[in-house]
Amino acid sequence: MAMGFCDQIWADVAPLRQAILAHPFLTALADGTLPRDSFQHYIVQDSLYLAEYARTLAIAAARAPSAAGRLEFSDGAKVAVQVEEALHQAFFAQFGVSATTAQGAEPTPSCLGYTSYLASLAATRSYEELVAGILPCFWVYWEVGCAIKPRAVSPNPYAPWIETYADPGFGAATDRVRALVDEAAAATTPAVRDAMARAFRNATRYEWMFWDSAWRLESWPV
Ligand SMILES: Cc1ncc(C[n+]2csc(CCO)c2C)c(N)n1
Repeated sequence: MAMGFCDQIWADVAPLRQAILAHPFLTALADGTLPRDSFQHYIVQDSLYLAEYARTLAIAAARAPSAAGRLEFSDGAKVAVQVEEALHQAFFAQFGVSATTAQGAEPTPSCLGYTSYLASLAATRSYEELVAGILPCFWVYWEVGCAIKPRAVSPNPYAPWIETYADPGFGAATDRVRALVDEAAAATTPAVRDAMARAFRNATRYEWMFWDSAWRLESWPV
């Protein structure tokens, strides 16, 4: 049988996935040597990311043609807010991020680029492109969680993060979103499928940039 659409776009971004798995932010996170300031930068930015990502998921839920899609994306929006509330609040306490720092933080160029890109798909592109842009957030984190877990030192200060994304329940959610993207691809034209592949690739690039920006402690140049 021919390769499914998601298998194809996943294979197309293999070099980006290799770059992600080899990124020093993630190798250091696994061996427990990630500098504290890089992780603080990451969790503060990720809180900002999650809030915007949840909004994008809610738009996908509103636009989904099937009940399965509406349920999956509205549930995803809820989980994104809950992850933000729970995992991040716990990390803020553990890593000494004050409420004032978290509340006053502004998104970096990479964070704002990623969330604005997803919002642009939601506002001006097809449902098909939107869900293709949403998928790397799930799938890349699932791959990273599974790859890091067996390599992680124990004890590791970042263990709850690794456990969250290597959790089989999270793998099952990734499978369901992937099935929705395959369904959308099967029902559309080759031109829209090309646009979906581009949205998927761009979002995967932003996933790499997000970790790289935390590693470099990115800020606005002016
Ligand atoms: C930059 C960035 N990309 C992906 C995730 C992972 N993630 C965030 S929300 C969500 C779906 C609903 O829980 C998933 C898988 C993250 N935390 N930060």
